[in-house]
Amino acid sequence: MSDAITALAEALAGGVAKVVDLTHRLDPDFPVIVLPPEFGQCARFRMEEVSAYDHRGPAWKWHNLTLNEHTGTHFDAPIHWVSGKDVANGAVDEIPPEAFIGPVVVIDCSEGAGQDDDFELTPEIILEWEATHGTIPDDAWVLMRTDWSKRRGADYLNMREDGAHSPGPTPAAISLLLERGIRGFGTETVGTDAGQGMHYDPPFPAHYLLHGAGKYGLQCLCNLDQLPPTGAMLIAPPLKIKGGTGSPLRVLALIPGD
Ligand SMILES: O=C(O)C(=O)c1ccccc1S
Ligand SMILES: [Mn+2]
Repeated sequence: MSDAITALAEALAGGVAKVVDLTHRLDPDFPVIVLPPEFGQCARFRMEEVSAYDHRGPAWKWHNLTLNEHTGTHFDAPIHWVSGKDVANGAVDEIPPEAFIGPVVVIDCSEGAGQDDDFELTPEIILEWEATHGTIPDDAWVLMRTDWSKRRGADYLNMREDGAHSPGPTPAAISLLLERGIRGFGTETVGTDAGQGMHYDPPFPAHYLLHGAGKYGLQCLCNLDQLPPTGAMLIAPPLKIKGGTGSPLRVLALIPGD
């Protein structure tokens, strides 16, 4: 092995580097995005037992699964959004594998999101973060920590009569992140956009601007409070679905050990 790969293996074995799981369990009870009733809806996760060491399969147990590409903790590919429909390598099976391992920074918005369900990540917050932690590195993932993953049941989607109310970025915030050359943007909420994202210009700015620029999204993340603001690596390879717009995946972070 190369020195770097050997060093990584030794760091993991020796606890100098730790692995943090940023993924929710795929569970029939885990919420999925709810769109206005006139639109197609996202399937919840379902498991159907095929056999369990019985007459249907004497020595094996397995299940058939039902889910949407955007069920649970999942990856958004550029072709998911109309703005990214013609992006080169825009489907999950076409994205270069190098994109699935890379640096990650975390912008902690948990205090604001804890006081305002419609909290917005703005350019001012991003610039304030950079004043402390340095300029966002080129080709990094940027994760918006809100601690929304700690919410349970109806509080997670937080639906009211006018739709969902959950935090997210303004169009200007996404534009600034794109100026920094980010690889993608991730959130703890059910979407990379705010619950009221349809009211921005453009509507759903995270989806519209990120995917239009050939960038990626991650949604329904958890444990972002275990990550440092800078200095971690993200491992986020989606399933290799032919022509896929996204996929549920296991998202892991490598962080400095104690
Ligand atoms: O990418 C998603 O899962 C997501 O958030 C979404 C999906 C479809 C329509 C609107 C949105 S906002
Ligand atoms: Mn999605």
